[in-house]
Amino acid sequence: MRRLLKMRNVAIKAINLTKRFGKFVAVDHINFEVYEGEIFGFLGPNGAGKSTTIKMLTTVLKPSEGTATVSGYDVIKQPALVRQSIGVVPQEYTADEDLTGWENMMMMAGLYGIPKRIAEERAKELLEMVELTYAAKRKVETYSGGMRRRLEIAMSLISRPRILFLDEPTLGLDAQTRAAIWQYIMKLKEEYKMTIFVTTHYLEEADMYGDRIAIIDKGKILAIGSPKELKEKVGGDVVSLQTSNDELAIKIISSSKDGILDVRKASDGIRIKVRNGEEKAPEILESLVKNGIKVSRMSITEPTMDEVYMEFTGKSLRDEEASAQEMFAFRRTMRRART
Ligand SMILES: Nc1ncnc2c1ncn2[C@@H]1O[C@H](COP(=O)(O)OP(=O)(O)OP(=O)(O)O)[C@@H](O)[C@H]1O
Repeated sequence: MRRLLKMRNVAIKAINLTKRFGKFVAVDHINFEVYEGEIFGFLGPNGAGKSTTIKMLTTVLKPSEGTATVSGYDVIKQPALVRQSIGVVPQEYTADEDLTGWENMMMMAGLYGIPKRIAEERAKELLEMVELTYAAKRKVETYSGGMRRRLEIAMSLISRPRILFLDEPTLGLDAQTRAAIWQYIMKLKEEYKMTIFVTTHYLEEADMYGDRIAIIDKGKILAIGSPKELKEKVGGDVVSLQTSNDELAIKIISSSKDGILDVRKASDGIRIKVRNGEEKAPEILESLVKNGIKVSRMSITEPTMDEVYMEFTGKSLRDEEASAQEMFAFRRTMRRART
């Protein structure tokens, strides 16, 4: 019997998609496909080119080179058709603060020319979905950051799009609200079979919720795959050490090639990739102690998303770093919202 190969329909396809601002290349000839019904996570630090990519895919910015198709429509040649088939939640707040949640929903429906009766039905259902029915009659200026995001997700769905773009939907929100936002996103995928393109710089969010992830840095895609595939590519365990003399320790460890895949100086010590951590760690410790080096901390970990990120970008997207950037981006978002 012939086995049927499950063909996956492509919802978004980027073909050498490029954006230059003057001489600066913000997005550099990227290629990828997003399949129908999946959550595709676009993971990278601030300034990597994530927003610029979303803006090109949603026809806000025109590519300098290359193109993309969304729902089968070309973003350059058929921008109106692209716009009709998508919902967008940009990084900047879009809801009108002086209007109530309900009025914002109606305003959005008006932009799409949706008849009043249908708009009201949908608005009611969507506000219920994001658990904002109780606040529908309140002005948005009284909403918390999480409530605003939920409202904007509901607003982006009023036209019943098949594809939803979310640019850092959890930026600046506390952990609990971030988890709640992801529950809605998962619901859209599971109950409405929507395709979701979402950018984030939170490794753990990409890991937990992304069906597939693209790692982007300095405008280039460095890796694409499911979190599991990316972790398998990295392979091996990681032994992390803090010692009294990192430079000498690196020399000693590097000279013993057996079972050691890589040795690097990390921001907080030494990072050694080995085939089998539990076997190799005691040997490493012994060779260092023999050479008079004190080891103050040692840990063995299986590859995490952070390791994956480190492997492909050569640097760590650490929490402190991310939160400093996040505050910066959040303040910028607030500033944009006020203007
Ligand atoms: N209109 C513009 N003019 C000039 N440079 C720009 C413009 N928009 C973005 N850039 C630059 O392009 C690069 C990518 O920016 P982009 O906003 O796409 O990054 P990002 O990954 O989305 O990060 P963030 O989350 O901070 O927005 C940055 O270096 C940014 O300064």
